[in-house]
Amino acid sequence: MTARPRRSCLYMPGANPKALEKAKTLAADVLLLDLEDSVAPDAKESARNQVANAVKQGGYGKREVVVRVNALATPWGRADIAAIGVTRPDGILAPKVETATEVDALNRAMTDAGFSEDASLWIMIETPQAIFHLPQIVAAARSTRLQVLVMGLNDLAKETRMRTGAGRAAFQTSMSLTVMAGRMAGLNVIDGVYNDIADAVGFEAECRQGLEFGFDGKTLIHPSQVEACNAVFAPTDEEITRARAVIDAFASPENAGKGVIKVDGKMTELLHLEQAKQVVAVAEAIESLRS
Ligand SMILES: CC(C)(COP(=O)(O)OP(=O)(O)OC[C@H]1O[C@@H](n2cnc3c(N)ncnc32)[C@H](O)[C@@H]1OP(=O)(O)O)[C@@H](O)C(=O)NCCC(=O)NCCSC(=O)C[C@H](O)C(=O)O
Ligand SMILES: [Mg+2]
Repeated sequence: MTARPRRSCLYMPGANPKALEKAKTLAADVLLLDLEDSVAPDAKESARNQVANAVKQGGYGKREVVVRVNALATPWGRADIAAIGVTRPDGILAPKVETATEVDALNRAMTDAGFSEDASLWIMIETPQAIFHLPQIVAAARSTRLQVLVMGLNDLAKETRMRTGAGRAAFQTSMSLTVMAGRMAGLNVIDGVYNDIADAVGFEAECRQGLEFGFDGKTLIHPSQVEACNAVFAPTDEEITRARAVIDAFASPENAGKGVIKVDGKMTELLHLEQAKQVVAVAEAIESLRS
């Protein structure tokens, strides 16, 4: 798994110049410039031009800039990818991907459009078909730029008629399967959005639930959600201190060659060492975003 922080991934409508400008001042790790569901059909072409200009102009600092294009099956998808490629964003996010064949097609379209070698492909998991095809979809990561899975729970609710009740009970199977599939292929996995902007308490609880499920971060819809999300998905000071203690303990000469030791009274194995290294890598990557 990459240590690039992807805690807070803020969507903004590509047709909203104020939001595209405001994003330059926000502490989101990732900006998702949207050409899909937040843009009305009549505004698709002007939003595409606006987003292409914004990406070309830059000014987003160390934030990762990812453009959510329309699906390839729509009248706009291919033209979106073609227009965005030359502006060199960090990646694209493709909605409603359901098969490994679509991942291959998106990858080819990115190459044809002149995306840089290291530009990443993010895809949305938001239909029942996608959930049942997860193993094949993530296997496509071996031969493509696929790096990130993003949950789309509004669409999944629409497709399945599941209801967003307390604790997201109906969605938990899909959330878990998506995290597990992502981990199988070494991908980042990002949780869905919380629609009730005014409910800060419910939002933070949902961030914590996402963290417990194993997500690397959460997709957001409003600037007011960024700070709490960053805090929840960052390792705590206690976790960083513990991780450093584990790394130091395994590095000390008296523990050379050992597979299991005691650190602060707790059984600690090499698997904990790997986790500790990941915690420190993420903490350092977050720190480097600040400098
Ligand atoms: C929901 C909103 C339309 C509300 O906008 P607004 O009424 O303008 O909010 P505020 O007045 O509170 O805004 C305060 C300032 O912040 C800026 N702003 C607001 N939202 C954003 C944003 N997302 N990014 C950047 N900046 C933002 C406003 O311009 C104000 O600026 P200023 O006046 O200079 O202080 C709006 O929040 C919004 O459009 N949100 C994003 C909607 C979106 O992108 N939806 C699509 C993605 S979600 C999705 O599709 C889920 C998935 O696919 C699934 O299936 O689940
Ligand atoms: Mg959606």
